[in-house]
Amino acid sequence: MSQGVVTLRILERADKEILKLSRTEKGAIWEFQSKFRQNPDSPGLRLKQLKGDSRLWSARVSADYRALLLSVGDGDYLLVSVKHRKDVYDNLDRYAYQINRVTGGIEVIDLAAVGDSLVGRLIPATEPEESPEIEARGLFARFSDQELLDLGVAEALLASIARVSTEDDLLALVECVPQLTADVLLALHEGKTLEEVLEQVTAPVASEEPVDQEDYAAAVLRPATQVTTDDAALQAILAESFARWQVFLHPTQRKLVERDYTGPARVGGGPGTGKTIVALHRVKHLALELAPGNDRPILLTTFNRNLAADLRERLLALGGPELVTRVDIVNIDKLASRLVSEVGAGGQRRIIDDNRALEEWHGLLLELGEHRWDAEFLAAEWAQVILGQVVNSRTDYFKVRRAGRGRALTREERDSIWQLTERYTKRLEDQGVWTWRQIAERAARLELDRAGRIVDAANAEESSGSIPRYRYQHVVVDEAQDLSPAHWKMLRAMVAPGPNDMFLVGDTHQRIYDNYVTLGSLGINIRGRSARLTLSYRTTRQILHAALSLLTGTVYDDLDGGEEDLSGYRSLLRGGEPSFQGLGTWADERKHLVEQLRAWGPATDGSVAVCVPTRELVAEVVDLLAGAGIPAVEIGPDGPKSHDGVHVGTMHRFKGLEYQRIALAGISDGLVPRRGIESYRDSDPKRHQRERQRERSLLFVAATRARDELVVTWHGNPSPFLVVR
Ligand SMILES: Nc1ncnc2c1ncn2[C@@H]1O[C@H](COP(=O)(O)OP(=O)(O)OP(=O)(O)O)[C@@H](O)[C@H]1O
Repeated sequence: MSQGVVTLRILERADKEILKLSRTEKGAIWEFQSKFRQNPDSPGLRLKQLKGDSRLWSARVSADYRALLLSVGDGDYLLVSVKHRKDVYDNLDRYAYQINRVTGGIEVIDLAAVGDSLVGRLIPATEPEESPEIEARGLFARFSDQELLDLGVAEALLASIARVSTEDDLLALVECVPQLTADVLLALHEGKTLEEVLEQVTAPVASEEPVDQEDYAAAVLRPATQVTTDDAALQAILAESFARWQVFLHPTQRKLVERDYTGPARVGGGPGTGKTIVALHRVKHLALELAPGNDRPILLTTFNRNLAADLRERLLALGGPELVTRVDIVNIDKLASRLVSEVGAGGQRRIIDDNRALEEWHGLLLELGEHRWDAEFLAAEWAQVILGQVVNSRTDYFKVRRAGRGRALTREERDSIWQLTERYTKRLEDQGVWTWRQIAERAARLELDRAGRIVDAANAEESSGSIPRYRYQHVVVDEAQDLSPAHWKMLRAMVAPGPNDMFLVGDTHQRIYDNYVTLGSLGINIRGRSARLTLSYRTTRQILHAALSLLTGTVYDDLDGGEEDLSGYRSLLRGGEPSFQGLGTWADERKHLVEQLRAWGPATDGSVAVCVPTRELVAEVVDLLAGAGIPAVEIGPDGPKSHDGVHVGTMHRFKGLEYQRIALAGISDGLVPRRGIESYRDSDPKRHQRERQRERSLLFVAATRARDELVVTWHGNPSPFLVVR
């Protein structure tokens, strides 16, 4: 074999084994792989084909360890396992490898591990069949082999699956089988029908082209074969400096990342399904196609400031400084304010937050003795309709669609609101202040003007040198559900419509800023380019089910005038049931909280958080914990002020974060949803419903931040969103 042309990739299952080895052993694997790439035939490596098998080879890693390799082509190997030498040779039949006929991905199964996992209850396929009686009692007896195979179950496991008779058997089995087999079996066990499993679990990972089960060279390149792709990834694995998401994408994730889209594309999906991960990989994928340069032709944006900082860190981890230098990473409001200051608009105006803006509305109405409208209504109307949709004139305001805004307004009412907003903006101007919404609106207008100039110039056939370019070649948006129409107008005008122009990820079930949009009407046509992720990588099945029950009976949109649900949303992780407990008073609940945190042990690594509904409660909990000797850190607009200690914040602050353990406290009637919204029940039922939905989404976001443990408490009556258990 010629030197230097050998490829060695690591199959995801081997990586899991390698992670468990000691540092010395990992070091030995590092040495091994670099020698192997140089010359696999070097005598020290003792590369040999395993007896009776054409594709499996073994090679020496160290005195005690052997690598098990699958040859997928000339000079192309997959590392499928690293084993103690005695385990490699004692029973060659223990390894079954195959190209999955549905996904076209390579699967390697250690049948002995499958047997061991069930403490002798399961036996490898090679051993004699047990009596048909036992089989008939199996959890999956009602499905034929063919049905299971059509769902993508690995053929080598059929005999073992037939013997699974209890849930414990199943849970042990799924630990050591290929991911798709685990996913299918768990879904069937949960009671999904064959059709549902086919649609929700199998179809998204099925190969788009016919699968040749003998063609390993083609199989290794399919998304369903989860492997490291390059040396850097391999090196990172061995140095333990990587996170799994950087290397192994789920086949559905990878398809979405690498697809060529003819226009804007959107990826939805429940919490923790890897939407952010997909957005990051998409940025990397797009960057690889860029012509060399020092500019930043890709925009990566999101709603919150702290999440933009987080995206930067993760993109750095994924692609290093070379990647980050080609990408403009900025939260949407900052981006807008940058455009506005570029042209000196706004002068020295200070930015005020929504609370202060509301106070100003109260002040204005008081001064004018105006009672027809309440301040909250006007604040929202101005922010969402007038600024949100970039309404420039009274005439336009008469015409504008007020989608999702509650009761209809007459022409006369609109006239009066328009006049009030004019006075209001004057009031802010006199004080030298403005809001983020105003900045977004101004930025959208500036950017639309600029895009208009490009079109005009092109029509006049001016030389390309004088035509201002679009700012970006690609725009990637995370947390898309929270952007306002003005934001979308700005973004649309920043990138030329065309292939791969915009890639949006978000989940409308997590919308917490009351911005409703129909992307199609904003020039962002995602029809036919919308997909959904459904497998959660974050939460356990138990937490996921509890969180889903919070959404019972509600309907959500798909950002484009249609509806979206979370069907098929699931997890392969398992843990304890979340706990729900009502206490008599807030004092009792506080005591309970301290006890719970003590029981969880010292949280010096920022893995524990407390989430409460109001800012006042945040301050109280921080004091409470300090008094109890538990270090506590508040989560501010830029994220937790320090890493150590228990993080404490309102539900809004938890967007995009995740913790190992979370206590949701104060989830009482009157607090979640806030009592204040009750006044709209009769006066403006649509508004009431929208506010309720937003509060429900907040609770949903908070509950889905927990990876392993979730504790929910309240005092008095529980929140009506908590289905009584
Ligand atoms: N392919 C993967 N391999 C390993 N871990 C993954 C993978 N994809 C996602 N994860 C992990 O799952 C968790 C959730 O991912 P991510 O934050 O991208 O989800 P999300 O859909 O954006 O969630 P949310 O909507 O709740 O913000 C993260 O810890 C991430 O590292």
